[in-house]
Amino acid sequence: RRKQFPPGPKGFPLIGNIFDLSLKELWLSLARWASKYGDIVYIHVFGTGLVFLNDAEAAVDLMDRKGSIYSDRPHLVMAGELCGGYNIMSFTGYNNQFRRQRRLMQRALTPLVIKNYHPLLEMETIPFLKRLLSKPTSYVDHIRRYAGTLTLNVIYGHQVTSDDDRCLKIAEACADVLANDIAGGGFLWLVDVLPFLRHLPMWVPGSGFKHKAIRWKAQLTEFATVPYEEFKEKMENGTAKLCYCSTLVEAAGKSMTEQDEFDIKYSANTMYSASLDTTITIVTSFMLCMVQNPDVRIKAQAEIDRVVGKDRLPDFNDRPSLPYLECVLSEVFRWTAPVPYALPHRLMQDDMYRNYFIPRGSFVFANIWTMTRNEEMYPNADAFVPGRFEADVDEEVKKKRDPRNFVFGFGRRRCPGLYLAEQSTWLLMASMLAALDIQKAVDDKGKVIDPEVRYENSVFRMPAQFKMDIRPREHARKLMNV
Ligand code: HEM
Repeated sequence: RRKQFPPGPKGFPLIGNIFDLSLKELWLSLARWASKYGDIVYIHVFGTGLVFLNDAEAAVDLMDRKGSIYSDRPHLVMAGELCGGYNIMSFTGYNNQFRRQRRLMQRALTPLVIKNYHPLLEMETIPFLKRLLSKPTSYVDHIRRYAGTLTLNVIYGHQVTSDDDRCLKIAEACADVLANDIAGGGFLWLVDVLPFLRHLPMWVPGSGFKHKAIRWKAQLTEFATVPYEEFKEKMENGTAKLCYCSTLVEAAGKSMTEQDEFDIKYSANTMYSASLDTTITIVTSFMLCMVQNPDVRIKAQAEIDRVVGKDRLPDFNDRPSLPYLECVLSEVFRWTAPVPYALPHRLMQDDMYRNYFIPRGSFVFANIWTMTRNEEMYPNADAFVPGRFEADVDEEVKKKRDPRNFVFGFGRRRCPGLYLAEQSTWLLMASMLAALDIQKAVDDKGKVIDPEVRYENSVFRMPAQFKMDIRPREHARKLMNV
């Protein structure tokens, strides 16, 4: 009996659907395929299957319930093997190293442990707001700096005090290499398609990628080593602060092995790389939503002013008393869908699902974009409407439509940073609303400028630089000392 693949657009012989895969806003093509072919779509590129799971039920059935065979990552020769990316957990296959590091992260990033980091999160807020006001057009740089300083603090207990901070400079340079050089073309290099090229001698024309890989690998190693060594020194002389690394080193105690140390060092390093672009994406999207929906901003500000007052910025104790802000946060996660088709999971053995055959080695994607645009669950899904989460619905519906179920991925590869991301996003949103008016810019002639919305990144749904007006709210000037 012929095995039947899930439906999908027809490709060319041998090369398959390579021309159907644009690097720009691929999620829009995926949504069209979902409405034409249904919940599971299959295409192939050079014989490797790409499977898109368009509804949450299919994603849970496969990635969660059959997690033992759906949790590998694609083998990336350039990014993983040659550049040393395999030490970064997001690239690691489903092996013992992955399982060990994942356990560490889960232990140190529970909601309870993250409570300990609240003072660190709160400490970074005012400096961020001040930087934003000092040069609003560089808002992406300020968010990157905020995410970088926060992460160095939470992970290594490293406090950034100047723009010339060595750890920050190394980390920023490395994050740039990862995002723009190594992953610039969607992670795929010629050597990934023709793996024998990895054996090309260094002197042969065309081996330029190997020279680059050596350089980038050295940079990635420095990035993992410098902040960790600094942390260790502080640990030895008793000046280390409470942070991710200190929590784990103390838990390991005197019996810490070389392997334990390797795992702590590289899981810490992974967190830095994983948090940067996601934070930039969610915060810039929030700003865009505020510019485009002033009624939402005004309503959220009124709630904050009523509950928190005007003499201080909100803190985590205020969270239960700010229900509308909670709806805004949920809607920002849903509307943004920061990583619209998550990261690929590699299927480790042939599988059958809903009578379809899914071959071993396929790259399986949770199509988060279509899940967040499900019209039954979210009527008028393209619109930004926090009020949709205010409606009184029973607990089961409430749980089912919580976008946190989708936007952090599925199964054993689900984002381990979700509680940290969720809480730091809440705090930043609350503080920005309390202290700033973010609205449409006005040109020299007094004409209101509608922001031009473009998406250029292939992995993150990150709005490209757009125009807006950011200014302090009058009462917040003295809180920020501006
Ligand atoms: C708005 C913020 C964030 C969003 C939307 C987000 C979303 C995601 C998604 C969709 C994945 C892929 C899951 C999958 O393969 O099924 C992922 C992976 C990951 N995320 Fe996040 N993330 C965010 C912030 C963070 C932060 C702050 C950290 C670190 C502290 C983090 C650490 C990671 C790691 C380490 C992985 C790889 C997990 C693995 O391969 O097993 N993320 N994230």
